[in-house]
Amino acid sequence: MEDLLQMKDKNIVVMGVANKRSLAWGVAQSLHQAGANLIFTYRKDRSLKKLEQLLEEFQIEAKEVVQCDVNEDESIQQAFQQIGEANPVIHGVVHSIAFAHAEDLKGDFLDTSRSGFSFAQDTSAYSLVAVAKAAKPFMTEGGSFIAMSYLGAERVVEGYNVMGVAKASLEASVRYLAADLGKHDIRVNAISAGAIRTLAAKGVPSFNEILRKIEETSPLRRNVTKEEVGDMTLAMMSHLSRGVTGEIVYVDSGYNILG
Ligand SMILES: NC(=O)c1ccc[n+]([C@@H]2O[C@H](COP(=O)([O-])OP(=O)(O)OC[C@H]3O[C@@H](n4cnc5c(N)ncnc54)[C@H](O)[C@@H]3O)[C@@H](O)[C@H]2O)c1
Repeated sequence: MEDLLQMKDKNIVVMGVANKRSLAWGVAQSLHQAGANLIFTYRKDRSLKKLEQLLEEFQIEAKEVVQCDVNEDESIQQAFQQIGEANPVIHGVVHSIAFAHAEDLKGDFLDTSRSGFSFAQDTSAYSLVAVAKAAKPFMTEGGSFIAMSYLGAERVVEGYNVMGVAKASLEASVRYLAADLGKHDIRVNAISAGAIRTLAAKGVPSFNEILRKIEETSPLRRNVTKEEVGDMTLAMMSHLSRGVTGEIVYVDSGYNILG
């Protein structure tokens, strides 16, 4: 059969696997099935241990595993320098990273602190810009960036607060980066994923209520899985989506279309 995806032996950097529930792990599995070479970045040693266990359990060989803390420019620089030296061409980067302080997700958005606001922006939105800048020199054959967003970017979702504003900023950054990088044949898109129980989701106080509402009211009447997010990320990374950039693609059982 003709290779529609054209992902075989492409070097893809996957950022944000913390454990087997991580959306980034769903993405890694889809990319692996399509024959891509996987390069992982992790933040903490705890994540590295989990990642190594997962790679062994699923019999996936990583091409590279590199530490990267997106709050530090130096760490991002070092990580991509190391990745680029070992792999002269990077074809894609999956940014599956977000963080806000728990106290900024409780109570009213009105009470968000200046430091909490900027920390959420820095970690969850600016990091995409910094990563794109660091990866670009190695994306000499064109490529694709995918970030992970959520409906709270455009609607008020209870308990999402400061993270909703960071996701709005992330989605706008996707568009501005797409405009800058298109001339280098580099595409930038985001997946707006439905609610999925992960470590990061634990910080959202109303998460169970959100899951229940999607199951009851979304067009597909169910929640989505990390595998579904992984498969759409693969599609958006692949040759199939070569004409698409600056887009936010919903993988949410259609929940976003409801009035
Ligand atoms: N789970 C959901 O319901 C859902 C829905 C829509 C979008 N998302 C988004 O998906 C992405 C992945 O989250 P997840 O739900 O898989 O949770 P997760 O906790 O498994 O992943 C979050 C990752 O961010 C990483 N991270 C945080 N701060 C970092 C830093 N300073 N440097 C490097 N890495 C850092 C963590 O190490 C972790 O690997 C996030 O952008 C999240 O907002 C999640």
